[in-house]
Amino acid sequence: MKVVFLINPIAGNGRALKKWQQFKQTLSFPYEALFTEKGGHATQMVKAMHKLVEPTLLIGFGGDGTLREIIAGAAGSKSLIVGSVAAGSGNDFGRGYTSFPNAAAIQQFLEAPSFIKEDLGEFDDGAYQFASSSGIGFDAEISVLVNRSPAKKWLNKIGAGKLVYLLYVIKTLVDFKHFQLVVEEGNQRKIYDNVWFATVSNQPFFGGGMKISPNSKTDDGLMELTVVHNLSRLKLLLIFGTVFTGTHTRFKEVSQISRPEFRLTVNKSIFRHVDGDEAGKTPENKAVTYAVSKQYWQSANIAKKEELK
Ligand SMILES: Nc1ncnc2c1ncn2[C@@H]1O[C@H](COP(=O)(O)OP(=O)(O)OP(=O)(O)O)[C@@H](O)[C@H]1O
Repeated sequence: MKVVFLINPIAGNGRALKKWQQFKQTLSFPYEALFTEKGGHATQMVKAMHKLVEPTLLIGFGGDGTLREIIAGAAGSKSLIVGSVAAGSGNDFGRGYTSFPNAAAIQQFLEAPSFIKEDLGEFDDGAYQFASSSGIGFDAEISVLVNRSPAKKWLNKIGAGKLVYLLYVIKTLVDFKHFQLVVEEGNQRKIYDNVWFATVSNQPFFGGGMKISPNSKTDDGLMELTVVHNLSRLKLLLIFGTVFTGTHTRFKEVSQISRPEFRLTVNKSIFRHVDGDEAGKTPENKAVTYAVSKQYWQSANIAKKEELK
C-alpha cells in the first residue's frame, strides 16, 4: 500500500512542522510527503489522487481542519484510506476516529490494512462538510474570535495560547445574545428559544476533548443534534464541567436528537463552524439542511481509542 503524508506546517500553532521533522526520522517504510500551502489545499491535492488505483493510505499530519480537508477530498474514492497523526491544537479527530501514535503503529497497519466506511456530514447542499461536528452559536463565535484575534500569534509564541481562548470564553459569555432555533425532521417541527448553541455531531468529541455528543457513532448513518437552551449564564458555567464526561445530557436544558437529516432555521445571522474552523454565518429565517452525505469515506481501521495518550 502506498503511503502519503499530508502535513499542515502551521497546525498546532506551528508545532506540527517541528513534530514532523522528528517523526520522519522514525519511518522505515517508503512514503511521500506533501505540505499544505493554504486553506483548502489538502482537498485539492487529495481530489487529484482519485485517479490512483493502487490502495493509498493518506495520513493527515495536523489537526481537525487538516483532516476535514483531506476527508472532503477523499470522499467517494474506493482506493483512498484516511489516517492521522495528531499534530493540531484540539485534535478531536483522534479522539473520535483513530490516530497513529507512532511509526510502529503505521507499520503494523500496513502489514494487515483494513478500513471502516465512515459518514461525512454536510450542509448547504454539500458546500460545507464536516467529519466530527458543525456548530451554530456560542462555541462557533468563540472559535472565530480566537482565530481572528491579533493577540493569538504572540500569546502562542510565549506558550500562553490557552489564555486567549479563556479570555474569549469570558467575553462571549457576557456578550452573547441568544437565538431561536427551529428544528424540522420528517413531519416534526420543534422550536427552541433562548439557544446558546446547537451542534450537529458525527462523533462524541468537540472543542478539544469535550464529550458533547456521547452517543454519536462515526459509521451509523446518523448525525446527533445537541441544543443547549434556556440556561442562565451561571448554570451554563456550572454545566460546562460536566461536558468533559458527557453527563451534561442529564440536564433538561440540553436536548438531543439523532437522525440522518435535519432542517435548521435560525432567526438571525450568527457564526457557524465546521470541525472548529469558521464556516460563514447562518442565513436569517431560512432553513438549512444538515445531512449525512451520500458519499462515504474510508478510515484506517486501527483500535478505536477515546483519548489520546
Ligand atoms: N500552509 C498553510 N498556511 C495557512 N493555513 C493553512 C496551511 N495549510 C493548511 N491551512 C489551514 O490551517 C487550518 C488549521 O489547521 P488545523 O485545524 O489542522 O490545525 P489546528 O487548528 O492547530 O488544530 P485543531 O483544529 O485540531 O485545533 C486548516 O483548516 C487549513 O485550512
